Amino acid sequence: MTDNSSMIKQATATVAEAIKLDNEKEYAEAYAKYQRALEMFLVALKYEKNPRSKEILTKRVEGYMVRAEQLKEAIDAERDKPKAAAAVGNGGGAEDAEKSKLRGALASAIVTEKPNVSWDDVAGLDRAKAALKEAVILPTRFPQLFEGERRPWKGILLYGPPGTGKSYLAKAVATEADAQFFSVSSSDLVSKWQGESERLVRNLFEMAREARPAIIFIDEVDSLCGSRTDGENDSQRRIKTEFLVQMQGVGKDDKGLLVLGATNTPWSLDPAMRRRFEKRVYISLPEKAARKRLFELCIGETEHTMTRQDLDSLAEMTEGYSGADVSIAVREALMRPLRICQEAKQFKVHPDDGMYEPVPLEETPNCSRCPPQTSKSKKKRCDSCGAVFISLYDVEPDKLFVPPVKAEDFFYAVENSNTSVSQSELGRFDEWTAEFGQDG
Ligand SMILES: Nc1ncnc2c1ncn2[C@@H]1O[C@H](COP(=O)(O)OP(=O)(O)OP(=O)(O)O)[C@@H](O)[C@H]1O
Repeated sequence: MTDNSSMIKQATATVAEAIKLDNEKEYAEAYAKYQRALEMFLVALKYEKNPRSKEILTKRVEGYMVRAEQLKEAIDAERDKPKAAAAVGNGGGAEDAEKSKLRGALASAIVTEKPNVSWDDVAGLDRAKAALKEAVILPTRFPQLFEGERRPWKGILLYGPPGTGKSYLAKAVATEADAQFFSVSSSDLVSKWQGESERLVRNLFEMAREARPAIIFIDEVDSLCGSRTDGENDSQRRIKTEFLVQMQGVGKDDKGLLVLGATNTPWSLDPAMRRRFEKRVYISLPEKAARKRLFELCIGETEHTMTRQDLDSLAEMTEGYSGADVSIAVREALMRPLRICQEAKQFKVHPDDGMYEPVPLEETPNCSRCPPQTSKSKKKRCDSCGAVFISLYDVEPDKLFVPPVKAEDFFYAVENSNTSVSQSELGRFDEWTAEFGQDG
C-alpha cells in the first residue's frame, strides 16, 4: 500500500470516529476528530496524483468541513451562554481574559487603519478593480443588485508576479470600501504566533464577523495555505485546517464578509483553498498605457521638463517591467538632480532672485573665461559669466535652486535598470491562469 492510501485510510478511520461521536452528540470531541481527519485528508490531497480521485477527495473534504464548521458554531454558542451569564454577574471569566489576550496579540498583527490610495492611484488593472468593486462597493451601496441568486463574491484571490500592485490594490480597496479592513501577513501569523496561530485565525474571523461589513486581506496567502507539506509541522497544518474551516463559513452565509488573498505562487495553494477563492484574478505585468500612467503617478508633483512624447518612449522602453520596477526607475531618475547638486563644483547665480543653480560636473567650466580651479589660482567667481566656484555645502539653504528632473535622467535610469520578472515565470502564470484563473 502506498503512503498516500495509508494516509487516506487513517483519515477515513478518524472521520468515522468523528461521525460516531457526532451521532452521540459529543460535539466537542467530534469537532476535534473532524479537524484531525481534515488535516490528514489535506496531506493526502496534496500527494494524490489521479485527478478524478483528487476531485472526489476534495468533495469529501468539503463535506466534512461544512460539518466541522456547524459543530464549531454550536460549540461556540454553547460556550458563550455561561460566559454571557458570568459577564452579567461578575464581569467575565478566565476565558474572556484569554480571548482578550489573543485579540490583543492579533491587534498587533493586523492593520486596521485606512490607507490613502484611491482607485485612480492604481494604474491599469481594470478588470481586477471591477471585480473588487463588485465585491465590496456595490453590495453595500446598492443591496438591491444582490437579491435572489445574485450574490457578491466572498473570496477573491489576487495572484501574479511580484511588484505588480496586489498589495497596493488591496490598499485601494481598504480606502474606498465602506467596510472595516483587517490586513494580515500570513508569514507574520505563522512565524510570530506559532502554536497560537490557529486560535488567532479563528479570532481574526470572529472579529471580522462582528465588524461586518468587513474585509480580511491576507498577504502571501500561500505561506498559510500552501500545499507544500514537506517540512510542514503540526501547528502549520492546524492553522491551514482552521483557515479552511473558517473560509467554508464565509462561503456559506457570512453576508458582508470578504476574504481577499494575494500570492505570487498560486500553484502552491492547496486545492481546497483554491476553491474557497471563488474569483481568481490575474494581476499581470502592466501594458504600455498602464506603464505610462505609472510614470505619471510615480513622478506626481515633482517638477520635470518631460514632454508627452518622452513619456510615451519611456513606456515603450519598459516592456516587461512590473509596477515596482517602474517605480524604482522613477525614484532613481528623481534622485539625479540631487547628485548634480552634490557633485557640483560651480554654481550659476540667477540674476533676478540670487538663487544658486548647480552646474553639472560634465558641463564645467561654465564659460571659456572661467578661471581654472588649480592649487595656484583659487579665484571664486568668473568675471565673465558670473559663475561661482563653491560646493553645495557653501550655499545658503534657502538660496539653492533645485534643478528640475529632465527626460535624460529618466532615460538614463531606465537604461540602467532591469526587469525583475523572468519570461519563464510569466509562462507559469499564463498556464495557471488558463487552468484556474482569469485576466485582471
Ligand atoms: N498597478 C500599479 N499602480 C500603481 N502603483 C503600482 C502598481 N503596481 C505596482 N505599483 C507600485 O509598486 C509598489 C509595489 O507593489 P505591491 O507591493 O502592491 O506589489 P505586489 O504585487 O503586492 O508585490 P509582492 O507580491 O512582491 O508583495 C507599490 O507600492 C506601488 O508603488
